[in-house]
Amino acid sequence: MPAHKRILLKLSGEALMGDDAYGINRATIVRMVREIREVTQMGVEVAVVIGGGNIFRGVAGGSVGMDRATADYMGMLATVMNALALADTMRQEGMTARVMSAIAIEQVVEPYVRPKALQYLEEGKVVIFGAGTGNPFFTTDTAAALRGAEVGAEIVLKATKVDGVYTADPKKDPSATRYHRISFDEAIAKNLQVLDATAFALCRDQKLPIKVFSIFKPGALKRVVMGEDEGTLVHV
Ligand SMILES: Nc1ncnc2c1ncn2[C@@H]1O[C@H](COP(=O)(O)OP(=O)(O)O)[C@@H](O)[C@H]1O
Ligand SMILES: O=c1ccn([C@@H]2O[C@H](COP(=O)(O)OP(=O)(O)O)[C@@H](O)[C@H]2O)c(=O)[nH]1
Repeated sequence: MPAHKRILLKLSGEALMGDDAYGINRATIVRMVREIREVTQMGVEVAVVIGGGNIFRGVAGGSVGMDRATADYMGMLATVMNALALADTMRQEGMTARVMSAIAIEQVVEPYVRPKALQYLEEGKVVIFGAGTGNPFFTTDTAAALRGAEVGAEIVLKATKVDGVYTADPKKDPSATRYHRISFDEAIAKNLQVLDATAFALCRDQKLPIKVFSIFKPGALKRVVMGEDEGTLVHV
């Protein structure tokens, strides 16, 4: 039996690159979609927020000196591209997905309308939220916390490049060790950087737990959904 009925899955945009320098790596996206399909087949309702770092960092050179808000809108559009790619890969893998955008681009994707999103989830469709929160100066982690709270997800699953929350950034400090679980207050007090502070605060206020795990580890998503020991749980 899955441990959760409805989840909000945050997928790192950057992880979609696989070993490429930027963009979407075909094999990587297919593998991720198959892992998501496995949990939907267990009856879990899945909402997804996807990042944009794989596309936007690829063109970020051109954004140097740009107005921050404008650059952020470019980042949000990048997440919409990833959302479309993800939904289409899901279609090819026999799933039904709907993309909803936080900024109006009606000819391309439908706008985010909360009751509609809830309806899709109840119907067993995967809902992919594009364009983050729709606001500059935010991140897709914050969008994951926000949409997770809005759709009543039981947990936010952050699938990222590291396999959990460490005592320090493991990329910089090889002696860092991984937490099994850590409270919001402790993670904020220790200024651990796996999730941004706004997302952390929102989840803490809404008592929405977060699980951080590796997007690269085969079967990790399923183990997380089954409530098995995987990654780090950030709890109230
Ligand atoms: N205490 C920590 N524990 C784990 N990872 C950390 C920590 N501090 C910083 N990081 C870094 O955070 C990164 C993951 O967060 P982020 O850049 O937001 O990824 P995403 O692309 O999934 O949004 C990791 O690559 C890791 O190097
Ligand atoms: O609510 C949001 C979400 C995203 N972004 C922009 O979109 C980019 C891509 O998102 P993010 O960096 O969170 O993606 P990831 O790190 O997961 O690839 C960010 O850098 C921001 O510029 C934004 O302005 N508001």
